Amino acid sequence: MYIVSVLVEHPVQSLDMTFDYLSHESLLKGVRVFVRFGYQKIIGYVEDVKETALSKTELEQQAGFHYQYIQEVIDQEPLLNEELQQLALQLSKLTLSPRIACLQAMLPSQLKPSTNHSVGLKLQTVACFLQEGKAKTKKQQECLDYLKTHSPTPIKDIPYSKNILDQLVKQGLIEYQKQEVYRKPLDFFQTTNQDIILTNDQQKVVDGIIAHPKRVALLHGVTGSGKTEVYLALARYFLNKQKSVMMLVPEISLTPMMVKVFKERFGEQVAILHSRLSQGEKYDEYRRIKRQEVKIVVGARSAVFAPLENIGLIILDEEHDASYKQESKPRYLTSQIAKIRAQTHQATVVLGSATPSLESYSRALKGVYDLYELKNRINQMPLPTVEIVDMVNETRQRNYSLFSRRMKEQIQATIDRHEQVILLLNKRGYATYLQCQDCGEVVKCPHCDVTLTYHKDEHQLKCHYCEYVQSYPQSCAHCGSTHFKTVGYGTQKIEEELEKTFLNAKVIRYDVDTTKNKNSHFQLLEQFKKQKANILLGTQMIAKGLDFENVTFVGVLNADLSLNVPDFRASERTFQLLCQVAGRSGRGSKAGTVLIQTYNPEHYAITCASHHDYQAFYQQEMLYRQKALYPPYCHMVSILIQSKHEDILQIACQDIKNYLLAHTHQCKILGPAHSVIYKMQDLYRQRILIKFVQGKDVYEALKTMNDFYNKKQKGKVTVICDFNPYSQI
Ligand SMILES: Nc1ncnc2c1ncn2[C@@H]1O[C@H](COP(=O)(O)OP(=O)(O)OP(=O)(O)O)[C@@H](O)[C@H]1O
Ligand SMILES: [Zn+2]
Ligand SMILES: [Zn+2]
Repeated sequence: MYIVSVLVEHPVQSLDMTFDYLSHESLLKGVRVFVRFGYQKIIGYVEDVKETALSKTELEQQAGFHYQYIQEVIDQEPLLNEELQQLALQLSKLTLSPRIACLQAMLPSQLKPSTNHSVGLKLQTVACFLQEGKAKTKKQQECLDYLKTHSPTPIKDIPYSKNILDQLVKQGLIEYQKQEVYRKPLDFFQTTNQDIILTNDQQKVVDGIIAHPKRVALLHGVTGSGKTEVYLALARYFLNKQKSVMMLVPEISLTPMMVKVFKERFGEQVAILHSRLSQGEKYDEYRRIKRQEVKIVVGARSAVFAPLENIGLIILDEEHDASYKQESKPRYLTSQIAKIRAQTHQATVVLGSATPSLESYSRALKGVYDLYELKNRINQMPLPTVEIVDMVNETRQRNYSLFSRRMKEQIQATIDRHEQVILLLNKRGYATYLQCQDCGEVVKCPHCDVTLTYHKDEHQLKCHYCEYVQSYPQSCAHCGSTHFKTVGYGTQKIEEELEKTFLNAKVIRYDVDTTKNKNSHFQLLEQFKKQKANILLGTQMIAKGLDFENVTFVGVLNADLSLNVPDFRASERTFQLLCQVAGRSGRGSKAGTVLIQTYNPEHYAITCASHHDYQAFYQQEMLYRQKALYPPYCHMVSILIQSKHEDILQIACQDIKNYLLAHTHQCKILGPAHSVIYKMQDLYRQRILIKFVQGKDVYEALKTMNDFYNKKQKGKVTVICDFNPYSQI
């Protein structure tokens, strides 16, 4: 008899514990099983198996309760190997999240323990040679000879008709079989297999990184300095050493470009993992990796958990990007996981960016990371010149348009030169909100403490924080008036304005709303590359990685959007966004320019970006972080406390604060205070912020508090500890 400890996903509480079941046969750790839990049959994960000589009755006498048997074993072999099972435990500890949540985060959705694997294998028919023999006709004989040397072959690839094959099957000379085929995403790229010859600067970086294996390298290379080629050369080097390579990129925005170059260079050896793949593709790509049939994985955040073995190199491109932080359980930082895996595999980590995060850059200056720099663009092309427009001045001059006079001039001139424009507005939708013209009431989300965004295409109001959608209101809920005005503007409105303002303007809008369909990313960018449009308008999705040689003008419509948010990283984000988007201009043989519209023309994030001066920005921002005590000068944990009931929430917040005060030393505890969005999805939300330099006792106190709340309160209050918080919303 075996006692099997099973991790289950509790439907209500977020328990982090196993339950014991019995089994007559031994099971492998990590396989999924069906078990009874209360009145339900649910999926669980085998975490431990112990053999026992006792019978069921004896065991029950000892334990004082009845044991259930495992009902069904789902997997023949564990989905996660030993390394990844260990990593799940480590992740659970680091982030104070239930182990089951960690396992779930590590698997593609079709394989998550809570769902049945509804995605099946895709099969195709192949013809297999059986035996020599005399076929009835000459053609049939030829076909048989062909199959003798090409067996098995998918019947669609055999240069003989189905009829001939059927005849051979009848004669018992060949047979049909079903064989698994992989659904391969983006298989349309041609492999070129040719690496570009690196410049001296690039070669030096590659040599340096290779000479210091097992280290973390920070590659600080200006926009257009050819970081991608450095990644490709490093990947080639590690592949030649029979090692595998992980290439991570920020979410969907950048994936298309990077996927394309990796597929072109390494073809069949590349698997792709990102959210836009179909269920079947994800399932197949995952299995190709697991079976060690590929050597390179290109993917977004969760690809850091890919079951690659023998990893030699892990690259995080655009390492400063906030999408590397997972904002739901388990709230991990991708670089942290990359470093853990690199240590296990004795692998090298490369963090690349034109605008490294302050945390990474300060580590590099301290020697924790190795610093490599690419200070110039390829072919010594100059970085674009950047001009700032003070929008206060425009209003003074009675220009109330969304475009400054200079912006209009520049866009028109670029179109007239038959060159292309990229325009950034970091806000999607048509209008920011809808307001009653008579009483001033603003239309808000009934579930969240935010205004609804008007989307003109669909003539709907949408909440950007929950799934809530409503049609355009007939009348004001407050006064009954039927007159509304739209306030603020998003990409949809700009698109309309552009087409009105500029003759011959053909606009491609690139944001979450226009890139929903599969491969629409590729298609829109391909159209722009082929110059089917002269303006690419988008949210921050267009700021990174894009490399179009005909783009000579970049306009930023409202640089203040990211500056005026209550977040200690607001300046850093703004600087990064502006440098990145400016970097899209003048990447070909023609010089580029950039225009930034702002109401804060003197702000250092904006002036430093306009001079492409990372050092100056770094110095000034570090002073602020030191004075106000923010990372990298301290660690931070944000505790989000949520409840449906405001009164229960208040009490819990005070309890938690008191507990932390009593159990921690030498740290600053701020709050509780309303979260930036106090109500979201019908939950009220408060935050407590802890800042500390040395934090063993902080971790212990949080762990105890976290366990207490998530077990005892039965869902009335939830507490989420966010180490390395990136969002204060
Ligand atoms: N050694 C080389 N010889 C010729 N062209 C090169 C070389 N290396 C890179 N390039 C070209 O230079 C351009 C810029 O390179 P890449 O896109 O890698 O820049 P990057 O550093 O990633 O910039 P960003 O941070 O802006 O994305 C690309 O068109 C690339 O093909
Ligand atoms: Zn009204
Ligand atoms: Zn909402």
